[in-house]
Formats: sequence, structure tokens, C-alpha cells
Amino acid sequence: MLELVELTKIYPGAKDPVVALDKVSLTVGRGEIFGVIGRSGAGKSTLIRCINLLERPTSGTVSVDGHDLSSLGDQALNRARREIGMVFQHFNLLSSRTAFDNVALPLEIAGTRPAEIRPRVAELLELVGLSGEAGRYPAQLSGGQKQRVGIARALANRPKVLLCDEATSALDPETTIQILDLVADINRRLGVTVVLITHEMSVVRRIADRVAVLEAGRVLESGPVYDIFTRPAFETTRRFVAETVGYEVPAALLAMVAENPGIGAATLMRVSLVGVPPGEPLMSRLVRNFAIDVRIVAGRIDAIQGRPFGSLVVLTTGTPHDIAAALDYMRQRNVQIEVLGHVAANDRAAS
Ligand SMILES: Nc1ncnc2c1ncn2[C@@H]1O[C@H](COP(=O)(O)OP(=O)(O)OP(=O)(O)O)[C@@H](O)[C@H]1O
Repeated sequence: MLELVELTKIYPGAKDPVVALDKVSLTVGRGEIFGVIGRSGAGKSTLIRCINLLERPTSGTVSVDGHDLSSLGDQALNRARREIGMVFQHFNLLSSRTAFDNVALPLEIAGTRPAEIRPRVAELLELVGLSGEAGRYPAQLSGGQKQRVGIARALANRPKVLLCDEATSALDPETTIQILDLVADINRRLGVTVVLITHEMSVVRRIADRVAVLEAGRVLESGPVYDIFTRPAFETTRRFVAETVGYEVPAALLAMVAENPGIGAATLMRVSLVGVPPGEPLMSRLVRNFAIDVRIVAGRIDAIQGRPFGSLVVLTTGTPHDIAAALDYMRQRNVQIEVLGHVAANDRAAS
């Protein structure tokens, strides 16, 4: 549906040319929610401007439904741009127009007959839950309501792709969730393909099907969100994941085992829930099958695309032999375990 092939953008730059995008190739399937995540300067804005052809790529192509937009002349391009609806971080609403008139604007520009505009705008406002706010001006709307207007406006010309540029970055966490859930709902109901450009993994985690990690103008890795979260191949990706799942082991605990690697009578380990079949009572099995005690000292469990994801930091006590046997048992069941070290005897009382 949306296909980028070796998209490259080179700016002249003050001294040397700046390669903002370096052979970015991505394919986004019809009806998919696809996240592109990157830090500041990774090339996200350039990517957006190249996807909607506000900027001509230096080389490479952008195709929607097999039509190469990058080869179109200006007039054809203006028409083709309607295939891509844009949602902006700062909403970009016209302050002198009501919510209704903001949503109507792209229809007016496209030359839609006035008699058709009214019911279409009413339908769009209902879709985003703003039927009661049609006559309000942007200044009279909350941030979340303004973004709902922005989404309705982006959908006005029935685009095939909804391109969201940091669409929730100006919103508080609760409103962010509401807007993301609205985007997911619209994706399901209308089948519109969504591209989410963001610097926040929590945005990707909540609604995206697949994600690409952008760094220095290149795609580091891409794949289904669950796979990227559970097996990040690059340090940049690992840091994005850590930000959203709180993967860090508390420093006080790490200090206790810092000098004592390997297994001891009190062993601290991180058990990743990836690979644990849903519903498996792993911890109680360990306690029942081996002569060990297990104490959960830190952890966080979430779900991504309905599958459990997260890790527990556990302190296991018993003989080193029994703890090693329990580790074997878990590893045989494909549970990922990292032994962080053991607590020395004189620290044990404090642990
Ligand atoms: N018009 C321009 N001329 C020269 N260099 C540019 C231009 N626009 C962007 N760049 C450079 O291209 C690189 C990518 O910038 P871009 O704005 O696409 O990144 P970004 O990921 O969107 O960052 P941010 O989130 O901070 O906007 C940066 O090194 C930037 O300095």
C-alpha cells in the first residue's frame, strides 16, 4: 500500500552535505498501523515531508497503491496528496474557523459541492466524538479535542494513508491514550493505513502492528512490535524499550551483587516473561519442584498485542545446586534468564 524504496534525502548543509535520509526502504501493508520511531535528528521530519512529497527526495521512490508519487508533476501531485491525510503535533487548526469549518476546509479546497460538505463534516465530527462541539473555535477546545478536529480534517478527503506526526506529543498521558485509541478505532472501522511518527516507544507499543527504528537517516531494524520489543537487536532500540517498560533493575539491588557474579545461596536474577506460555504458573512450579524460595523484588508486566511482556527480578534462595537446577528447568522451557549475581552472606540479612 505505502512503499518507500531506497528513499534518500541529502541537504546542501552549511559546510558539507547532510544525509538526512539514507536509502530508507519500508513497506506498510493496507490497513496496518506502522510506527516509525527515532530520536531528535534521526530524520523523522524529513521522512514525513518526503512521504507527502512536500519535499522531493534526492533519490528513491514513494508509492501509494503502486502509484509512484515521486514521479508526478506538481498538479498531479496536489491531487495525489489527498491520498495522504496529515495529523500534526500542534494541530495546525485555523483559529478563525470553528471546528466544523476546519474540518470542511480540505473539502472546500478539493472543490466538493457545499451540499455534500455539510453531511460529510457532520459524519466526521461524529466519528471523532465531537458532534456537540461543531460550533466551537479552537481556543474553546481542549488539546485532545483540537487533535480530534485535526484527525477529522485529515480524514475528510477519504485518504488511504493517515500520517501522524508526533500526534500525541503535545498531550498529557491520559489524553494521549484516548487519542491513540481513537486512531486505532478509526483504523479498524475505516481500514485506513496509519503511519505513526514518534519519539516515544509507548505510542508504538499501544497501537502499532509493526515498527521501524530510525537512526541517522537509516532504518536500524523493523518488524512486528512484539518481536522488536522482546528481541531488540540494537542498543538504540534497547534504550527505547527500556524507557517504556522500566527494564532497569533497582540500583541498590545491583550494588549488592556487583562483586559477586554467578550463582550463590541467594541469587538475584532477571526472568523475562518472553517465551513463558500465557497462564503458566512459573513461580509456583519452581517453588514446588525445587527446594528453593523465590522472592520477587522488582518487575513490571505489560501486554503487547495481547501477549505478556515484561520481566521480574527475583531473589532465589536455596543451595546453589538447587538454584542451578531451577535455572536449567526454566531455560529448558525457553524462559530467558539473566543471572545478575549473588548476595554475599553478610549482606543477606539486609536483602
Ligand atoms: N532544510 C535542511 N537543511 C539542512 N539540513 C537539514 C534540513 N532539514 C533537516 N536537516 C538535517 O537533517 C537531519 C534530520 O533532520 P530531521 O528534522 O528530519 O530529524 P527529526 O528526526 O525530525 O528531528 P526532530 O525530532 O528534532 O525534528 C538533521 O541532521 C538535520 O539537521
